[in-house]
Amino acid sequence: RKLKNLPPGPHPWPVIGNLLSVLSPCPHVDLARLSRVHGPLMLLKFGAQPVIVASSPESAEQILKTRGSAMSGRYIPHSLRMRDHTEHSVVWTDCTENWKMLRRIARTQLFTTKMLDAHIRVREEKVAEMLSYVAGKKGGEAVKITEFVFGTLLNVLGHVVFSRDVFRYGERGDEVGMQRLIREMLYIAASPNLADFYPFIGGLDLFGLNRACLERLRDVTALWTPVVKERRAVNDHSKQDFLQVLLDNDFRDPQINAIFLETFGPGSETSSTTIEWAMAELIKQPSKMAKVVEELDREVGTNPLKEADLPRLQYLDACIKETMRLHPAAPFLIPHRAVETTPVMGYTVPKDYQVLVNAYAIGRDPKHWTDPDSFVPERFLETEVDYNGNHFQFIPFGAGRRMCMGLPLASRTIPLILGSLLHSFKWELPDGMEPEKLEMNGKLSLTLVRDPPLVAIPKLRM
Ligand code: HEM
Repeated sequence: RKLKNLPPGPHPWPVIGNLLSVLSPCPHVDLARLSRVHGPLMLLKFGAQPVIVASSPESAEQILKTRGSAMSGRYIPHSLRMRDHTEHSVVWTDCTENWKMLRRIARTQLFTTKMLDAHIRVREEKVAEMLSYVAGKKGGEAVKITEFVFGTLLNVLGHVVFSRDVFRYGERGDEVGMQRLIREMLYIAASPNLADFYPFIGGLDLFGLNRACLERLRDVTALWTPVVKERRAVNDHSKQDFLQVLLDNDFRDPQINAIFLETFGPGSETSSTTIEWAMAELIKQPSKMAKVVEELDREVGTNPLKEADLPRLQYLDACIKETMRLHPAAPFLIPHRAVETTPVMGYTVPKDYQVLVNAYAIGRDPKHWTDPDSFVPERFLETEVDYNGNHFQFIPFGAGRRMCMGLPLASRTIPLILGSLLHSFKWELPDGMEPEKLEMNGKLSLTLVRDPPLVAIPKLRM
C-alpha cells in the first residue's frame, strides 16, 4: 500500500476483503461509520474488487469536479452488462462521443423549459387522477404510498416520453406491467452478485442475474415497441415529446429503447422514494406537517395545486431538500470508475478502481450540518445551499459531468405530487399508531427505500 500511495482503509480479510461491510442492508451507513476512523478517502476491497469511497464534501469535489474527467467512467454491475443496451446507454457508458451527443440532446431538446412547459397541463391532470384514486378509497382504508405514487410518476414520464399513460389505477401496482418490470430490474441489479466481487467469474452468470435482467429488458421494451412503430409509420410531427425529438434526430430503435428505459427507470423509483420519505418525516413531526399545510392553504387556497404555485411554496421546497439530505435516493450516486490513474487528496487512485461517493455520509457530516440527524427543513430557508451541483455538502443529484440529467423534471414533479397529497388529505398512521413511534429505517436496494414501506390513512381535507 505504502509503495503505491493508496488511500487508507480497513484491513481486508483474505478472499472476502471488506465484503461484510457492504452486505448489510445499509452499507452507506456502515461506510459512513468506517470513514470516521479511516478518513474521507478510503480504500476497501469488495471481495477481490478494490473500491475507493469518498465521504466528505472535499473528497467528493475532488472526484466529481477537480479530477472529474479522470473519474468519469462507470462501473457497470455484471447483471446489467447487456451489450445491446449498455452500448447506447447514458447511465452506464463512459464519457464517449455517443454519451456526449446524448447528453447534449437531453440538455438542448429533452429537459428544456420549453419541453417541460409543454406538459404542465398533462402533469397536473395525472396528479388529479391520482388524487381521485386516493379519494375513492373506502373510509379508514390504509394505502401504501409508493404503489400509486410510482404509478403516477410512470404516467407523468409516459406523457413526457411518448404522450401516453403506462399505468392504470386499480391494478395492483407491484404485479402488473411496466411498474413490475422496472422494479424487478432494479431489484435484480441491486442483488449482491459474486461476479462483481470476483470479476474473473463474471462471464459465467452463475446465478442467472444477467439473464433475468435481459428478460425484463426484452419484456419492458415490448411494451413501447408498437408505439414507436406506429409513430414512425404515421409520420405525425404534431406531438411534443421525447419520441418525436428522437425520431427527428434519426435515432434507431436500440438507441430509443435505451433512452426510454433510462427515463422510466431512474425517473420513477428515485422520485417515488423521495416523496415517501418526505411524507414519513412530516407525519412523524406534526408541527412541521402543520407548517407545510398552512403554507399550502395560504398560497393555494381551496384550488388544486398547480405547477405555477410551486415557486411560492418555500417551506415545501425546504422539506424536500431536507428529505434528500437525510435520505438521498442514490446514497452512493451511481458507481464511478477511474479511467486513468489519478492523484486525489495526496493519494493515488489507480485506473479501473471503482469509485463511490457517499452522498448519505456527506449530507450528515457534522462539520457541515448542525444537528445532522434531525429533520429540520428550516435550515434550507436560511442558506443558499442547493442541490444544483455547486455545493458539495449536499449532492443528492450528484455534481459535475455525470450529474443527474432529470433534475429539471424531478424538481417539478416531486413538489407537485407531494404538495397535492398534503394539500388534499390529512394523513394518519394505521392502528392508531402515535406519529413519533413511526420508525425511519431504510435499506439500500438500487435506491434507498423505506423498510417497511410507508402505509397511511388518507382523510379528505378539501
Ligand atoms: C429524486 C429524483 C432523482 C434523484 C435523487 C436522482 C439522482 C441521480 C444521481 C445521484 C445520479 C448519478 C450522478 C453521478 O453518478 O455522478 C443520477 C444520474 C442520472 N439520472 Fe437522476 N435522479 C433523479 C431523477 C431523475 C429523473 C426524473 C430522470 C429522468 C427522467 C433521471 C435520469 C438520470 C440519468 C439519465 C442519469 C445518468 C447521467 C449520466 O450518467 O451521465 N434522474 N441521478
